[in-house]
Amino acid sequence: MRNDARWESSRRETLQSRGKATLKDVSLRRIYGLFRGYRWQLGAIVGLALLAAVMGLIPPLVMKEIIDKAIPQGDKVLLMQMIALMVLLPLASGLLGVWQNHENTKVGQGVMRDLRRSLFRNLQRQSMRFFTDAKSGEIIQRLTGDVQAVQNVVTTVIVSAITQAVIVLTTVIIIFALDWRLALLSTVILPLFILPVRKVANIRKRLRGETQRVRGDMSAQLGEIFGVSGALLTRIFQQERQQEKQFDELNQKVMDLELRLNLVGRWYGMVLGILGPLGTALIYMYGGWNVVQGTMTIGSIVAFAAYLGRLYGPIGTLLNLHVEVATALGVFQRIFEYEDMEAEVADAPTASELPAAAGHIAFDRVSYAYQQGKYALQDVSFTALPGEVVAIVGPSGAGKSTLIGMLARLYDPTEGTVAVDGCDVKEVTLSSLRSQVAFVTQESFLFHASVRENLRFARLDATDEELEAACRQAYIHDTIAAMPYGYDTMVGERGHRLSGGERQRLAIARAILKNPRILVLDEATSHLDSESEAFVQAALDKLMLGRTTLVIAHRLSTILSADRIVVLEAGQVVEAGRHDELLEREGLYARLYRTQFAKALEAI
Ligand SMILES: Nc1ncnc2c1ncn2[C@@H]1O[C@H](COP(=O)(O)OP(=O)(O)OP(=O)(O)O)[C@@H](O)[C@H]1O
Repeated sequence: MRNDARWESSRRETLQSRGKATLKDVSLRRIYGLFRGYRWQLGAIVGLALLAAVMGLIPPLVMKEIIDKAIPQGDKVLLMQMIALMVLLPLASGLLGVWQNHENTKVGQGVMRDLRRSLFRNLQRQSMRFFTDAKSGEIIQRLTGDVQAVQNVVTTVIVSAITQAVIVLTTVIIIFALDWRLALLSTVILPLFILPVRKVANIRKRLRGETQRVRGDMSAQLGEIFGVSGALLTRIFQQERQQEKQFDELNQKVMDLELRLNLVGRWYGMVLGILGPLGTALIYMYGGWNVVQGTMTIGSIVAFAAYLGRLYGPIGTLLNLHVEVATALGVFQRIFEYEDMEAEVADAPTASELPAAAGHIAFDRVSYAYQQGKYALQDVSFTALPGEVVAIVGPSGAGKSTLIGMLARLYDPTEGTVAVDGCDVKEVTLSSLRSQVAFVTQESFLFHASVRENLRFARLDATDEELEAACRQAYIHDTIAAMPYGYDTMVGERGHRLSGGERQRLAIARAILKNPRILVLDEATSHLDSESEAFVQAALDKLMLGRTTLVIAHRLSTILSADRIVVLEAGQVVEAGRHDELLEREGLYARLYRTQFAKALEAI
């Protein structure tokens, strides 16, 4: 119970902190809107449904002919004709059914593909803020699990609605034409069908929404636990048991909810199942009475009873569809929530292309708050001239990562401006800005793909020669060449088959391939062995040549050679200048220098 509450509250927090996950519209209209692009297929389905419905009307009439005419009149030819119809009609309607089913599936799967695509696109537009707040497992669950959960509705609802409505309509017409008294009698029980629908729909909607939420929590938990970092943490702190317990609780909850959902559906199905025969009994009672009186033929009653199946069955299905849609509304709500999410960072409508930059960077009174009122950066101003190296130093949590992220608009300032060559970065297109900025961060992520593909991520059209040249410059070519399959060697999800230093040099090779005017570095705090460190440093020195560089400095050599050092504390610039000047001031920099960089100093 405690764990449930924990997951639930963290989920709520996630949504709240994201803030932008506002839901605009979860109406049936919007759901039907998903089918807008499939008008032709839907038209074909309606045509086929009409044809099938008309054909479905014939068998009871055939029976009526056999019972009331062919047999009493001894008309063998008519009998054989009717028998032939009895055999051929199902064949024809079977073929139509296959065709219609194919069209249905095409529409249904198409709608699901569109939904996944639109969610994927919107997720790609989101700023980093969204991803730092969300759990990756939950994102995957919405994109795959939730879309899958509405599959039934999407693939069958529209088609069933059309087919069943056509069947009901044609049947109503024919039964009134056959005998209006019997027809009226058969509609007496219809209100009994409708009564439970609303209640069942509401219960199922609530249960379905809850199930998907628990499934989302489960995916989020699995994503964390079985991610490399989570798995490592679990083992080191021996929390396997505890995690198993948490998982069991969620797992059990999914089972219980699914059982309840199923049971409600079954009860409802049973009620519908009882009502059908009730109607038929009424017809036989009243009809039978009339046959005894000689005012009705037996064939009429048999045909009528057969039509009732075509009336009650489809009405039950139509009502059930309503329940299905209502059930799925909870899931649609979760899907649309992601579809409607506004991107925090996006191209302005008037955004222009940033021309090839010289690399002049200016932060002007920049502030940023992750949460309202809690500033991670406040009033930060500094400049970097083209080709300069500006080192950012400061204690942990001072806002260094937030600051460098602003340059590529990973975050937009809450106040103030960041400008490249005098252009406010908010006024240029994201693509033209980001193509001129490269990041080399502490954690160099590698996809589970070959070394070559990982390198090409920086520039898809890079030739093999260019890849190799970049790797030579980054001092990583020899290591790659010595791997079992050279550049085609697969690296793990996080490149765990490569050492920290090797991963960093691959990241540097990527930056070289991108060849940006502006470079953003977050130097690794973890100590590489001195040989690896020397390689990384040499590779970085080459990379920085001739580019404007903003670097979160952890190395002595970087701060000593920096053109300017910006010292951050609690989100504010407390000092700025060159190493010697700052040291003389005996302020925060001098203190940091002695504590953070002292070891490196001793080593010199
Ligand atoms: N996604 C986030 N949501 C809320 N607060 C955040 C988020 N990311 C960072 N912060 C807060 O913003 C402040 C600055 O964080 P930032 O990561 O920029 O500091 P830093 O100087 O890079 O720290 P470190 O050197 O430890 O990496 C910190 O107080 C941190 O707790």
